[in-house]
Order: sequence, then structure tokens, then C-alpha cells
Amino acid sequence: MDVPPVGPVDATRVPRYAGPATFARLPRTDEVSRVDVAVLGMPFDSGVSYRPGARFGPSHIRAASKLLRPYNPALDVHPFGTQQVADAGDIGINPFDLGEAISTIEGAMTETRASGASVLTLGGDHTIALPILRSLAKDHGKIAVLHFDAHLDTWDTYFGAPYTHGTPFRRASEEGLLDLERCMHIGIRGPLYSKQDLEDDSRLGFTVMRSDDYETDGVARAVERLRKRLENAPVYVSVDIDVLDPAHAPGTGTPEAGGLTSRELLNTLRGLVGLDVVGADVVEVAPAYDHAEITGIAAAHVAYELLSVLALNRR
Ligand SMILES: N=C(N)NCCCC(=O)O
Ligand SMILES: [Zn+2]
Ligand SMILES: [Zn+2]
Repeated sequence: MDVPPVGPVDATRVPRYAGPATFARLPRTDEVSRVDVAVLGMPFDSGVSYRPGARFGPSHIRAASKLLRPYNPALDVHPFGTQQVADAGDIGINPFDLGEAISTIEGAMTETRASGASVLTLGGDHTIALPILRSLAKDHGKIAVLHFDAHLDTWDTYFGAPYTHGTPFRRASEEGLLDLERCMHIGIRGPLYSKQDLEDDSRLGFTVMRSDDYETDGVARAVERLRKRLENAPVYVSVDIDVLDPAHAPGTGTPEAGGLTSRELLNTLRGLVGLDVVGADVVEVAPAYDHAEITGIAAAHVAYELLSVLALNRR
């Protein structure tokens, strides 16, 4: 790297509560000559089945990211120091036309990646994972999805509608975008529509590490299982913030009791170092139901750990 990357604004010189409004106070993509990782906001929630509001997720996560510091001791890495991370802003997505929204998202994803940048997406509801996977599969072939969520999101339709936040991974599987031997959910819990949901899910390519499995097996076993499942494949990491217990993430649209702690989630993400992570998202942050930025802070830290993994993988 000839020119050193531009890092965050120095908090010892410009107070954190002063601008800029970018993720972690990083530069915008148009302020730097090279971008290794773009943080891209997708304010969109027309796919939700219950509480709306994830369209305000990107700005909430950015606001909650102001306190992040440059060095991550847990992974011994400077996530903004060894790669150029920059904020690509939000894309304008049609809230009234789902078909157009999905094609806008795929187009923006492909365009942002065109110069070789990896993309970390701030959602938005979980519908956005489908067009993101369509874009990634064009370059990487079949993708291994590591999906952190209380929900399977492999359901078929709601009100007959095929594109919703509860159905992206079923569509992705049907479209041949997924490596059916290498996808995994982490954090699944709560009531389903029927037992058949789990049978369909397995046929669509997923194995399940349940939220309850953390009680008996813990983080180390989770990391062992996911590494075995996802090695030697292009990995997409999708983090629905409702994978966390509502105590750790109240600000979300379809909360389920009995979830992961933020410590369990962050530690599990640290176990991804060395896997071929080709993209990631943090979705379903709905600030209207948040308190004291609890959910925003959790999401910002999830993004920070993902950026740390990308930084280490680049070495
Ligand atoms: N992807 C999220 N967060 N939720 C899906 C819930 C679908 C349902 O209402 O059953
Ligand atoms: Zn969910
Ligand atoms: Zn989800």
C-alpha cells in the first residue's frame, strides 16, 4: 500500500458528537482515491411482515458508531488502518415498488463492487439479502451463507407474495445462488408455522445452530461448527440483529425471546477470520423501538467485528 489509508476523524481533536455522519466517522467514498471496503446503506423496509421502521436503520447504526475506536484488541487489528474503509452513503430505493427496489439494490451492489471493493451493507429489512446474493453469485458462483437470525427466512410466501423479509434465502436457494452443502443459520429459536418449515429449510441447503445450543455448547463449539461447514467456499455473512435477545436488541421488527447475548455474537464473528468472506450485512435495525441506542450500538459493533475480519483476511 503506497499511500496510507485515511482513517476516522481523530476524536481527541474533533469531538465525537460533531460530524461527520459517516459510519465510524470514516471518509466518504468520494473523498478517497481507493476503497477496499465500502459501507453501503440500504434504507428499505417494504418487505416487513410486522413492525415497520428498518428503513431508518442505516442512519441509526451510523449515529451509534461514533464511539468506535481504531484498534480492536480482541483480534489485534486496526480495521481502518490496514485497508481503506469508506462510507458509500445510502442508495435511493423505491418504497412502493418491490420489484424495482430489488433490481435497484442488485445494481447498486454490482456498481459498488465494480472497482474491487468489498461491501458491508447496513439495512434495511432482510429482503435486501436476495438482490445482494444475486450480485455476488454472478462473480463468485454458488455462495455459502452464514445467517445469524432468530428466523429461518426460508419461508415461501406471505399473502402470496414471494419477496419479503421472511423469504430471501428460499428464493436464493431456488435460484441456484447458494452452495447447498455449505449454508448455516445461527441463533434460530421461537415458534414456527409448522414442523415442515425445518424440513424445507434443510432441503434448501441450511444446517442449524440454535440459540439454545449456545447454552450447552458455547461460542467455541459454534465457531468450530461454522468453520467446518463454510471452509473452502465464498462466504456471505448476513446478520439479522434479532439474532440477539430483545434485551440486547429491542429495536427490531420481529423480536423473539431467548436469543444470543451481544458478547456471544461478537465472539462468534471473531471466529470467521480466515474464511473467504465476500460480503456481509447487518439488517433489521428499527430505531423507533430502540432505547438508549442499545440496538444501534450492538449493530455498530457487529459491523466493526466484520470489518476487523476483512482487515485480517487481507493480510
Ligand atoms: N427476517 C425477519 N427479521 N423476520 C422474518 C419474520 C417473518 C414472519 O413474520 O414470520
Ligand atoms: Zn429475524
Ligand atoms: Zn431475518
